[in-house]
Formats: sequence, C-alpha cells, structure tokens
Amino acid sequence: MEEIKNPLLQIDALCGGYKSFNLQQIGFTLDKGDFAGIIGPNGSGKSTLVKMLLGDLKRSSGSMLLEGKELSAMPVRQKAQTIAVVTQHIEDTSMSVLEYVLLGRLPYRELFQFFEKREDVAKAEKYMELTGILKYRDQPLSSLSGGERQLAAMARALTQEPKLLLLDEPTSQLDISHQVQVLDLVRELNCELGLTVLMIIHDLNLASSYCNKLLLLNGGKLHTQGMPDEVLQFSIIEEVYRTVVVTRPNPVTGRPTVFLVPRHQIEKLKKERE
Ligand SMILES: Nc1ncnc2c1ncn2[C@@H]1O[C@H](COP(=O)(O)OP(=O)(O)OP(=O)(O)O)[C@@H](O)[C@H]1O
Repeated sequence: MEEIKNPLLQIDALCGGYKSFNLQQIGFTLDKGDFAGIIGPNGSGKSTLVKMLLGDLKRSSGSMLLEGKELSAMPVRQKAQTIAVVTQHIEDTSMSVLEYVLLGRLPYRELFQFFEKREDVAKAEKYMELTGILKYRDQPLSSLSGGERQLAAMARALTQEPKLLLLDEPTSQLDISHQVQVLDLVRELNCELGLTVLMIIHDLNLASSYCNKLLLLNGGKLHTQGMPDEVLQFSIIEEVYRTVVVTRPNPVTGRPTVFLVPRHQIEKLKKERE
C-alpha cells in the first residue's frame, strides 16, 4: 500500500540570495512529521535557504507553500505560531532564563495582555525541564555557557509549540552527551507530537542517525535529496566535499556512517578500492 503523504512545506524553483551568491532552483517537500537535515559544505547556501524560509531574505523567484498557503502572504503572528527557529547566535541578555524562554509565547499574547498567563509559565517550565535547564530558571541568560544558552534557545523555540522547527546547527556548541540529549528530545517531539523538523547540521553522522530525509546543497544548488542511504554515498560525499571518505553502516542503527580518511592513509584505501 502506498504511504499517504501530508505535505507541510512545499518549496519549488526557489532562487535568490546575495550579489555574489544565489540559490538556484531549489525544490523539495517536507511532509508532516519529517525530520529533515540540510547538509553541505561551508558556503553552500544552507543558512541562505533558512533565511529565505523565515522571510529574512527576499527570494527572486519560486514559491514557498506552508500547508498550501504562500509563506510570504501569511500574517506575521500566524507565521510566528507556526514556525520556530533556533539559530547559532543567541542573545547575550541579562534577562532571566525563564523570561527568555517565555518569549516563545509572545505570538500567542492577546491584545492588551501585558503579563504571561500561568499556562504560559507552565509550558516554559515544561520545556526547560525537558532541555535540562530548569535549574537555571532565575539566572541571567548571560551567566550560562554557550552550550547551555543553546539549550535555552531550544526551550524557547519548543515553548512556541510550532508546527515547523527550523534549527541552524543546534548542536554546534554541545558536547557529545548534550548533542544526543538535544537530538533525542527533538526526535521524541517529532515522533510523539508530529513536529516537523528542518535542521542545518554539519555532522553527517548525526544527520544520518536522526534524519529521515537529507537535502545536500552544493554551490547554491540542491545536489541530491533523499533518505540518508541515498545521499550519504561515498562518491557523492567525495564529489561535493572534495575529500576522501569511506561509508559503512552503523552497526546499531544500520544507517550510513561516514569515516574521514587522512591523506597519509589514502594510498592504502586506493589499493582496497582497486
Ligand atoms: N549577508 C551576506 N551578504 C553577502 N553574501 C553573503 C551574506 N551571507 C552569506 N553570504 C554568502 O552566501 C554564500 C552562502 O552562505 P551561507 O551562509 O548560506 O552558507 P552555509 O552553507 O550556511 O555555510 P556554513 O556552513 O559556512 O555556515 C557564501 O558564499 C557567503 O559568503
């Protein structure tokens, strides 16, 4: 029986960017419940694509539909309730962690509502607990480490209870245990609540372990898209990243794992490939 698809985000022939760099004819669909990863070398256009989805950067052509409606025509408040984003650059503010996380509830405030409701605080505390930062509730955000701030930003985005969660390198400053903790949490929300996730991630092995769909960008173009084992093939990675790699299935998950090959070992690999 064919799987029933339920598209949340449909991107078609998307073009645009900066004077010296353009996204070219980007097209992909995210179905509800997808956990998709945007991968690609430095400067390939990953952040440019996310900025365009957020409306921070104008496209020159193409369409972006969210639940069938053009994103740019969506009222700001509705967009803010639907899409949440965690970027790498997190404010260095003296507001408390709770106050910061509560910003996620702003799109839900009613006119003339000056204070958050008790249910908003309960939601903020729930996601602070889940991200492991509830213990810093009343501390200034600026007193947290870079990784802890990243967790606070994640709690703020989840407090927004969006349909689409955009993550720009959510694990870049986290140690391996926090990387797994955060991605496990995102996966739980993805599986249990059907939250659709689109995440920029450099670590190909984390991308492989968590994502069901990968979008590989190269020079502003979508080079390959598909399931991890369709995208993370050594010939594709070598062409796009211009470095020698070996791929093997992860012994536990069966998903492809990418191993780097240092230059002094390349001769050995060449012989094996002969
Ligand atoms: N504000 C800007 N003005 C002009 N050019 C920019 C701007 N931001 C990015 N670019 C250029 O656009 C190209 C793509 O950048 P982008 O940040 O989208 O890449 P990326 O894939 O996210 O890279 P990285 O992995 O290094 O974060 C780069 O060549 C970059 O120099």
